[in-house]
This record gives sequence, C-alpha cells and structure tokens, in this order.
Amino acid sequence: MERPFVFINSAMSADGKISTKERKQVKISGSFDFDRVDALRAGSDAVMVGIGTVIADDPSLTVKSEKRQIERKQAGLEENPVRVVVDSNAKIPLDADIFKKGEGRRIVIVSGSASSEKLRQLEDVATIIIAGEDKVDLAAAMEELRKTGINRLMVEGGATLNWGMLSNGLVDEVYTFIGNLIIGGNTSPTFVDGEGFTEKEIMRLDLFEAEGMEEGILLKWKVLPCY
Ligand SMILES: NC(=O)c1ccc[n+]([C@@H]2O[C@H](COP(=O)([O-])OP(=O)(O)OC[C@H]3O[C@@H](n4cnc5c(N)ncnc54)[C@H](O)[C@@H]3O)[C@@H](O)[C@H]2O)c1
Ligand SMILES: Nc1nc(=O)c(N)c(NC[C@H](O)[C@H](O)[C@H](O)COP(=O)(O)O)[nH]1
Repeated sequence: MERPFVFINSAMSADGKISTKERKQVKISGSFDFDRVDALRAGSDAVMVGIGTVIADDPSLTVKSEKRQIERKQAGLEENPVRVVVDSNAKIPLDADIFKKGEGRRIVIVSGSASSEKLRQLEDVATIIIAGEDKVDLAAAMEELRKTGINRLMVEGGATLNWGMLSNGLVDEVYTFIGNLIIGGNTSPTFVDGEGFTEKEIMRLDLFEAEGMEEGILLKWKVLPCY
C-alpha cells in the first residue's frame, strides 16, 4: 500500500492532556512552539484533523507567517497545504473556518454512511473522499490522499484520530510538545484516546530529538514497526 509520510504533532500538558474535560482548547504552546507548528504546516502537502477538533476548536489550519506563504507560492504551491478533515458522517458545518479562511484545497473524508444531501452541499467547498462503510477506513483514505499527490501529511489531532492513525500503523513520526501545566481529569482528552493497546500490542517509539523550548520540552519520536 502506498501512503504518504505521516507525522502527528501535538501539544500536551505535563499530565498528557491535550484539552480540558469540557474539550476547551488550552494554550499549551508558547509563541515559539506555535511558530514551529506553522513551519511544519508550511512544509507539508496536507494537514489533517478529526471532526471532533473541528467541532471543538473550529481551526482554520492555515499557514500564519506571511514569509512562509510567499515561499510556498514561489515554489509553485498554494498558500496553504491541503486541509483535510476525517468526518465519517459528514457532520462538518458548512461555515467552518476551514472553509472560510485562507486559499487552498480542502478534502473531507467521509464513510458510506454520510448523507448524500450533505455531501452535495459539501462539494461546493471541498473535495469528498469516501472510504469505509460506517466509519472512515483510515488506511484506504491514506491511499487516496497519496493518489492525489499528498506525500507528506501532518496530523494535528485530536485524541481519537491520533488513536485511529497509530493503531492502524499509519504513522511514521510523533512530535509532542509538553508544556508546563497540569489539566487533570479522567475525561479530558489525552494525546491518544480510543480503545488503547493491550499489553502485547503496545507501540514502541524511538526518541531521536529532545529540545527544551520556552517552559516546556519538545520530543520527537520515530514509530517502531510492530512485530
Ligand atoms: N493540544 C493539541 O495539540 C490538540 C490538537 C488537536 C485537537 N486537540 C483537542 O482534541 C479534542 C478533540 O479530540 P476528539 O478525540 O474529540 O476528536 P478528533 O479530532 O480526534 O476527531 C475524532 C472523530 O473523527 C472521526 N473519525 C472518523 N473515522 C475515524 C477513525 N477511523 N478513527 C478515528 N476517528 C475517526 C470520528 O467521528 C471521531 O469521533 C479537542 O478538545 C481539541 O481541542 C488538541
Ligand atoms: N500546537 C498546539 N499548541 C497548543 O497549545 C494547542 N492548544 C494546540 N491545539 C491545536 C488546536 O486545538 C487547534 O486545532 C489548531 O492549532 C488551531 O489552528 P488555527 O490556529 O485555527 O490555524 N496546538
């Protein structure tokens, strides 16, 4: 199977949470880390999030630095990477910031259970990929993204999509910024939620970079193959 090179970038608290129990966004990164995230976006062919993140945060996922936007244009690219949302039932609001802000292509990946009426409406603002019957088949979706020329894909969460991508063996690298705060709560989203691995299935990582940044630390890991 041909798929893009995939990395996940996430910011978490010292206790591994990525937002509050009300799923409210928390500023974990400082300006330095947000700028690093911007550079990662600018260097990617596409940036992907789950529908939970769109509903919770309404992100635009645009490249913020004007210099990077210009550099992308000079390289013959669109100002922003392709913005991709994984949304099995096509719940994404038509007025989401992803559609309203910035230039560039948008892709919504849905499953066979999405309503055809909503898909017709979405076709005006995005390309639709259908993968899977009731729930998006992420492996099939990755193949489709690769076919459309996406070779480097940045995944920006949230917790459930991170699990889906990791547990299906679709991630090459993981970048986690750990900030100087504790969020707590047994229902607050963590870096990876979902079902969780059993002891035998646990995924191993290889740390290849660690860098103190502002009041936190950035860790970069390679995902090791499962045996
Ligand atoms: N700190 C950070 O770096 C960061 C980044 C992004 C999001 N967040 C936070 O994460 C939270 C959202 O996370 P979440 O877990 O609710 O939503 P999510 O963004 O992970 O989206 C999950 C949804 O994607 C859809 N989906 C479709 N097919 C799937 C599949 N095969 N596998 C997995 N998901 C599939 C499902 O509808 C699922 O509910 C928000 O609170 C947001 O603020 C934090
Ligand atoms: N890197 C990072 N540090 C954080 O402290 C934090 N809270 C997020 N959270 C991701 C976030 O939940 C959003 O989904 C997008 O970062 C918003 O993207 P835009 O600014 O709209 O382009 N990400």
